[in-house]
Amino acid sequence: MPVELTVTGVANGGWCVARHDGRVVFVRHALPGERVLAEITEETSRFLRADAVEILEPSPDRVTPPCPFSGPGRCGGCDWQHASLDAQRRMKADVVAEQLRRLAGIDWKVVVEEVPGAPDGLGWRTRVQFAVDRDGSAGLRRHRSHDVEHIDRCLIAHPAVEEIGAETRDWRGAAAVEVVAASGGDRAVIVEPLPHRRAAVPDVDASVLLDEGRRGTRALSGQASLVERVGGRDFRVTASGFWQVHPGAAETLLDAVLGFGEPKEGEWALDLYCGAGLFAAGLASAVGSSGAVLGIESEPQAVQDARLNLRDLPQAQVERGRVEEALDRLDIQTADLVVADPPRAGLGRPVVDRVAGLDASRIVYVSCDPATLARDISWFAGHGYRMTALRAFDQYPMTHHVECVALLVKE
Ligand SMILES: C[S@@+](CC[C@H](N)C(=O)[O-])C[C@H]1O[C@@H](n2cnc3c(N)ncnc32)[C@H](O)[C@@H]1O
Repeated sequence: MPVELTVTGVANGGWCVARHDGRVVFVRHALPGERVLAEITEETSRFLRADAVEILEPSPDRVTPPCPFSGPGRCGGCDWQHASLDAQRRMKADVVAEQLRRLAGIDWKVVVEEVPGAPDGLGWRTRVQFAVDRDGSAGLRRHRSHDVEHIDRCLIAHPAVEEIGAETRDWRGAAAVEVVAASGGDRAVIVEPLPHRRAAVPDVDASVLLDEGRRGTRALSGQASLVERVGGRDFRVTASGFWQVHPGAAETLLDAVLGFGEPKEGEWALDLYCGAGLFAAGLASAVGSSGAVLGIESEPQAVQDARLNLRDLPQAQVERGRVEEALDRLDIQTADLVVADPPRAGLGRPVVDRVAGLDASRIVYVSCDPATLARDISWFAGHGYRMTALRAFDQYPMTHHVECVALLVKE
């Protein structure tokens, strides 16, 4: 039985907020200011989750979703197809501001900036993971479900991903398929076979890799790595490894990191969670041969990539390890500048305490989760670091995700 809700605001994770019978309702497919009829999809003692199924009073920010596969019970890949791009950015700004206020006690006017390369918010995703059904057809997962939504194309996927036509191929024997398109023009298809099954190798205009679980990926045809181009520099990136998925993101983030960090000739800088060495390369060029940069990264393939990508910059070194242990193992006691770009879980208390102890004058924190960013900023504040600048980027249009770069300065 649908319930009537008045939607009051937006919450982290692609949800709007309403109240029903004294409980908070996290509601999808709605917008702040709307009155909607909603189906309850989950109930706990503290809150409800719901899908808006009928809009009684629409917001002026509502648009017809460009994608026909979005909506209640359908594809879970996007959260905000029904909102104008401007409204999506305002909602993301509200979420970042709310996390900073609630978790770090900071009042900040947040502006979410467009990332060049996808003016309509479509056609940007250069890495798409498709789930494969029992009958071998690929689609995308429904929201909070293992069910597969069959689609004929994904509108947020980059055209070079869509050219592979993953949605119409026969993937019998596979559990999942990932298609990656690099800015250098290379493409890869990574096939994850079902347990004890042989997945068919598709005839595609791309490298084909087999995902061998903990043993990593193995190239069945073509190259196992791709070339990404940023500001005239080529980066080799293992196809299954981390690289920003929006074509304008790597350059935008590199500019933001260098703009905030202002690395100077002769300085000693750390690039924590360095991936294939994107920020380390920019830092190394700036500190020059009289300075030094150390990248720390846990994924062996990414470490190999980063070492290769930085081979013309001998002032940059890369160490393999988890940041949690590597700083101690390498006896790192100081730094002039620290750049940290951790996964969604953020740095966590022990790493915050350890990094703060290096006494760097600037810490540039790159984050894809405003909640863990705000939490870590509050811990840094306990060590005398204050956030003095923040940029937020709409790096994942149509979804709730937002990328932030924060500058923390030692008081
Ligand atoms: C968000 S990515 C950032 C990569 C790089 N800065 C870039 O922009 O391309 C995070 C990276 O941290 C690595 N990583 C995850 N956990 C780690 C840990 N505990 N210690 C070191 N690296 C880790 C991942 O393998 C990944 O390459």
